[in-house]
Amino acid sequence: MNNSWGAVIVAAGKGTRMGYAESKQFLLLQDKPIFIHTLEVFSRVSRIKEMIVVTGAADVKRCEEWIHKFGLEAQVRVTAGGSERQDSVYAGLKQLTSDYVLVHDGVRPFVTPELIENCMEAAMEHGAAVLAVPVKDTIKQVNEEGIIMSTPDRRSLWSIQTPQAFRLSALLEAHERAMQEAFLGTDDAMLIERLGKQVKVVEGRYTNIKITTPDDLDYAVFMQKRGE
Ligand SMILES: Nc1ccn([C@@H]2O[C@H](COP(=O)(O)OP(=O)(O)OP(=O)(O)O)[C@@H](O)[C@H]2O)c(=O)n1
Ligand SMILES: C[C@](O)(CO)[C@H](O)COP(=O)(O)O
Repeated sequence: MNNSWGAVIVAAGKGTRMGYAESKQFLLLQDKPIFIHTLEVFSRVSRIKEMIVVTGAADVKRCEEWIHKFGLEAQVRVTAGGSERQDSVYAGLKQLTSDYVLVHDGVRPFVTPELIENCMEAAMEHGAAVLAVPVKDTIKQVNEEGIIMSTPDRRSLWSIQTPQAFRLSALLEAHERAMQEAFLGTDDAMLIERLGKQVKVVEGRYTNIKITTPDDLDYAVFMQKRGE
């Protein structure tokens, strides 16, 4: 069995929760758009041979220009995504020829080569793997009236991050099944789980945040200054 690796970096979201006119993946952290910081981390993992950035159809050209400006054009191709994250991931998967794939949010720039490698190793051992961190808060299930229904045991709760790593053929099949059955997941592992397959959890870092709201951006600026 061959072990070649590709990566899909999704960056086609609208950033509604950020509330800016500009999509958050294009916001500058120091001198670079957030998605370029992310690509630079992935470009340091030598086993990844092909990378696809998925962006909005109207943003393909400027995305390519940024990639060129930062000298990543030999490693990275750009394609257009869809209206849901899942559609964007699928659009990226179809461009790959590798045996394995890492799927990562373009707006998680504080991932590290070491975390990516850990996820890759676990996927090669278990078939599928995701980065995650144990939840720090007590989590409650709350009904529509705002009343607590239950308190799950925190020891079994993990906050799931990206990258998420899979055999490319398995993830393509899972996406196609989800599409046929009109199932929309919030991550890729869900699509594999619903086919009864196992996904290994690999401990990530709390700093591997997804930049989602303006306070995340403040934290990102702080982390950049700290040299993360
Ligand atoms: N149709 C979509 C939606 C999301 N994403 C990407 O998926 C990642 C995680 O999504 P999220 O943080 O939800 O991004 P947005 O969809 O941009 O944010 P929001 O939900 O606030 O609009 C981001 O890198 C985003 O660009 C994507 O490629 N295609
Ligand atoms: C894939 C993900 O980043 C894992 O935490 C997350 O599920 C994406 O969700 P969102 O609704 O696109 O923020």
